[in-house]
Amino acid sequence: MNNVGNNYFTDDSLAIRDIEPLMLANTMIPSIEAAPTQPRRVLVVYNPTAGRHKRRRLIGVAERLERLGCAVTIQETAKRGDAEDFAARADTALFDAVIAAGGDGTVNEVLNGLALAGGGLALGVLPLGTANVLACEIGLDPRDSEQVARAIAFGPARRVHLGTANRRRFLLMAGAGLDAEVVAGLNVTLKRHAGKLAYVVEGLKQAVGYDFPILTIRADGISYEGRMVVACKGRFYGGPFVAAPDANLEAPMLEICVLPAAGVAGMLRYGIALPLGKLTELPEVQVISAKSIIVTGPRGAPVQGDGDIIARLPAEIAIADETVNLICPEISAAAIN
Ligand SMILES: Nc1ncnc2c1ncn2[C@@H]1O[C@H](COP(=O)(O)OP(=O)(O)OP(=O)(O)O)[C@@H](O)[C@H]1O
Repeated sequence: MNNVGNNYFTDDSLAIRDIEPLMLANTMIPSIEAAPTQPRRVLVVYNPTAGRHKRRRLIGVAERLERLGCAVTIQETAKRGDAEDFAARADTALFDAVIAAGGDGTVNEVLNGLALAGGGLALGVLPLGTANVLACEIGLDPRDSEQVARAIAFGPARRVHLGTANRRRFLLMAGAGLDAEVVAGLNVTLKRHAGKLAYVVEGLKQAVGYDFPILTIRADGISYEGRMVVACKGRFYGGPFVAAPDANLEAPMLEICVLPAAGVAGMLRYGIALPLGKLTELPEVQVISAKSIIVTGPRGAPVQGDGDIIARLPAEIAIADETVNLICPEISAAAIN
């Protein structure tokens, strides 16, 4: 399958390198909130379309992992859905963790695969994407390959609660309204060339032609109305911007931001408040804590989750039954609380 001129990569079947054969899976699963005593055995699921020119960074981290004593296998995706499939089929007797090497969309696929498989393996991230919101959330610097490798090899795994949007799971956030329309309309080629700027271009384009339909959000028997809604599991949004200061990956709770303004002026107002960390301080913005909401609006309108379209309206966005053990760098104990 892969042809990158190095020996980490597998063929379609999982050909495993350097695995300690007699080690039982559950003896190696890191205990929650504790670092493992042995370097992890990791399946790295690599999305070659994430970010720009990131293969060198992947190899750099893989080499460091080997130096730290990790058994490393890399599986490269060929299409959307592969990452989920690889994670779902990862052998718990051979690996301790599945590492999503890509952006937040790749993380989303991997966690859906792990949840499908019923747990047992920890989730790690090797951030190679465009926005890398999860990396911001847990205090991982995508450019610091040494920190990334150390976290994957020895970082503590923390039990985080997932969200669902019409049964599809997400880790960071799910939203409807303009942001989901922007994700749905994003020009993938432009994103590959221009990175985050592609979101700005698409956002302006959409805001001009969009009719900002009213969305109704029902939470705990109360109805709210807005033009955009984002249900946050994590604090960050769109990169290093804090949208929901009270959100916590480890809490079984969603922080729901309801944005009522319509039109380009309203979106510019929110677009300026977000990087200043002031979005939830705007007087018209409502923030609700809830375990579950129902969002209604134009039937079939997109719902984004972790930066990809994962559902359509009407949607139930809720805390999932499952949790996942998320590998974090040491500093994230403070960062994600
Ligand atoms: N081999 C592949 N070919 C095409 N698409 C893929 C492939 N592997 C994964 N994908 C899809 O690529 C999409 C984008 O990936 P991802 O979100 O990881 O990168 P990104 O968009 O650059 O990063 P971020 O979400 O952090 O901005 C995901 O929806 C994923 O399903």
